[in-house]
Amino acid sequence: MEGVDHLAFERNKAQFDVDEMKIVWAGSREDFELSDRISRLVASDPVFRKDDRAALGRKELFKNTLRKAAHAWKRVIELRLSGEFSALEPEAYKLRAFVDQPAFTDLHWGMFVPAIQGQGTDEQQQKWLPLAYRMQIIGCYAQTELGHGSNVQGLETTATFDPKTDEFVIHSPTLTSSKWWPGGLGKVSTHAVVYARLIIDGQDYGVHGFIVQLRSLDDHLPLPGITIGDIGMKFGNAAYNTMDNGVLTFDHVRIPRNQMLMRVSQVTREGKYVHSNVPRQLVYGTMVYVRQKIVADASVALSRAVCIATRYSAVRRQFGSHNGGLETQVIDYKTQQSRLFPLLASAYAFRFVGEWLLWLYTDVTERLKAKDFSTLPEAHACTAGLKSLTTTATADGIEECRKLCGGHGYLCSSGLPELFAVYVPACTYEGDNIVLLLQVARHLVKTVSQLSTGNKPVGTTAYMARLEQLLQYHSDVKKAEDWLKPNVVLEAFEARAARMCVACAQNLSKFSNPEEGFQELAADLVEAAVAHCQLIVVSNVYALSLLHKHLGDFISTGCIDPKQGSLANEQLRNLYSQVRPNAVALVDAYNYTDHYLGSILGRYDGNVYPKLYEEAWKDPLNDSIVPDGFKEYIQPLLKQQLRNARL
Ligand SMILES: CCCCCCCCCCCCCCCC(=O)SCCNC(=O)CCNC(=O)[C@H](O)C(C)(C)COP(=O)(O)OP(=O)(O)OC[C@H]1O[C@@H](n2cnc3c(N)ncnc32)[C@H](O)[C@@H]1OP(=O)(O)O
Ligand SMILES: Cc1cc2nc3c(=O)[nH]c(=O)nc-3n(C[C@H](O)[C@H](O)[C@H](O)COP(=O)(O)OP(=O)(O)OC[C@H]3O[C@@H](n4cnc5c(N)ncnc54)[C@H](O)[C@@H]3O)c2cc1C
Repeated sequence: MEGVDHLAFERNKAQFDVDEMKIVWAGSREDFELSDRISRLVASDPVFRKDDRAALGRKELFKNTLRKAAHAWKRVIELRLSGEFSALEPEAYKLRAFVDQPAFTDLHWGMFVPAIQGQGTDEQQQKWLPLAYRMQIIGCYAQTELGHGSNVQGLETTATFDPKTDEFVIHSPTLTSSKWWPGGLGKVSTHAVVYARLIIDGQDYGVHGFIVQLRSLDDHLPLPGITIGDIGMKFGNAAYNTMDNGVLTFDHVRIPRNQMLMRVSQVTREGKYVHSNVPRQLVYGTMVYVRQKIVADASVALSRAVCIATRYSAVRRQFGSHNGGLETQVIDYKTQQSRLFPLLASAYAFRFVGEWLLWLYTDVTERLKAKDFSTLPEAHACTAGLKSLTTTATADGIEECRKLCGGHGYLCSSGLPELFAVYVPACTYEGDNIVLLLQVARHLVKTVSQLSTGNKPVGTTAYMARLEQLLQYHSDVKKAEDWLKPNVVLEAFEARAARMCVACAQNLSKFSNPEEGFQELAADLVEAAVAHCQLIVVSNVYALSLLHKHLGDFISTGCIDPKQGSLANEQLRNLYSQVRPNAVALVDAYNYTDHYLGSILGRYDGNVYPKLYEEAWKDPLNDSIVPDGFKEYIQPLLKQQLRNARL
């Protein structure tokens, strides 16, 4: 029934104030009001409609994306959402989020602009940023090649300095050096930050960033020497196919010398290479920025899936009817709770760790401005590790939510297949998740090895300073309630991470060649890195479900014994019972509109069945009662069977 809240009985069970929780989730009252206003604005604008997306072909889908991006930009300007012409302001960023359709603009604002901001000199910023802010040029981030993505130092594109003309010659010497994947490149970008090996006088100075114009600003045709196209359909139907991930090759394309991004190092008019007094790793700075953004976005994607699965689990009933009464809501099954509630807790935990990481990133940025580079390794390890941890858990979590919704979860109208397809590349882009965990492992091993030299570990590795104590530790949990004490949980996680790191460091020391040891022990190192990253995120339900999942680690490192493991599980069951009456209210606190959720199963009013039924009839296949192709392919078959039957 329209207008009836089928989930009201669930909402009445809540033991906390949902409106207050909405503010906690949003970050502040101001943020809540902004999100609320902008999500409604997007939901009520017909251009931002998205329920027809799954049925569109690639070309229509792409054109629809261009239309939405242009309309969003118009709205930003008309409503003066940002006060000035920049989509980096929170209002514009939220508008993009609620439009919920990946587009070239993500790479323009999310990577091209930050690359110039982070790696360009003041002069370069003054020249390029105003053009980019007004979108008079549209840029992308062209780093990955056909042959190399993870191994950035292995890129093959060259930028050779020509002292005669004071230019760089950008060239793709091999097929594998073709740029491959950059979003926005395929059909839209007029410019790119291209990563290429700097060659001066035959000497290779490694990978640097260059601003290269790709297309004419008049007719959008590629400039001479440039070949560009889209790399083709990707996983899922609509999903990430709204994006024109592209291929690009250069045939001796010339750019002025001042288009090399020169904040980190410079090439003079005479062709002299000069390295500034800043760490070379700043060339990787844009990736640190985007990884932090990706962590912040993980809680959004996971919370959407959890919201759908929680509401639907309260609506869906199977088995358990007595005397013709109602069947059991599937959310009341303990197995459903043990799969769903840890994800609900993870979404909240990721929301808070995202806030913390933003603080860390802001802090390191301020320090960099003041030429303090001391916290850069920690910022790199945290952004890389948490990007890996949260995107893996979110991608797995979305898929679990699909299964939690049974058969109907497999329908596009559940919103879950598309959410999964659009999200899952986050495990690969901006650094493959395993490659990133290996970066964390290097940081941890380095930290352990420096302990003997008296180096005091700081930031998220500070617990290593208590190594002796952590190596002696054995949990003193005696009853299930003991697991509710935050310190008890935290110490168990610290001891587990510390012991796994120390074990790796000890095993590494047995190798005469450390690099060989690192390769050999990579799988253990990745597990130690995961243990460390989980420690950063721990909080109650989330932590105990992790402890249960990784019980083997905790027992084998001697941090807890099997009895204490069972007590943790018992406590977890108690916590699930406490979450149960609050579950629907906890997902209401995300304050998502039905437009944004894009899911019939997750509708706010829980009116699932009539709407699912209605939606089915909208499928283009139901436009005609007898399908196209009947006469050619079905009728002859039927007639033939009839003939055979007569024989
Ligand atoms: C409206 C607006 C919308 C906006 C919306 C925003 C969202 C936006 C959506 C995006 C949507 C998807 C967009 C995908 C876009 C791509 O995917 S872009 C391509 C991303 N590519 C990658 O992430 C490649 C992954 N690979 C790497 O990062 C590096 O090559 C590796 C793996 C770190 C290896 O680096 P390496 O230099 O070969 O080797 P290594 O010896 O390990 O490192 C050297 C030193 O540098 C350090 N280091 C390495 N990396 C870093 C770093 N990043 N920082 C600092 N130090 C570092 C190491 O710790 C090491 O330090 P020391 O031990 O020597 O002290
Ligand atoms: C949707 C999408 C959008 C993208 N957008 C952009 C963009 O805008 N700009 C851009 O420049 N790039 C972009 N990329 C490229 C992306 O950054 C790379 O794909 C990513 O960094 C992974 O690199 P790769 O493809 O080379 O994977 P590979 O490194 O080839 O990974 C293959 C396998 O090898 C393993 N592996 C690799 N190295 C190691 C190692 N040292 N130790 C152990 N295992 C290892 C990996 O774990 C993985 O299992 C995008 C990619 C996708 C999917």
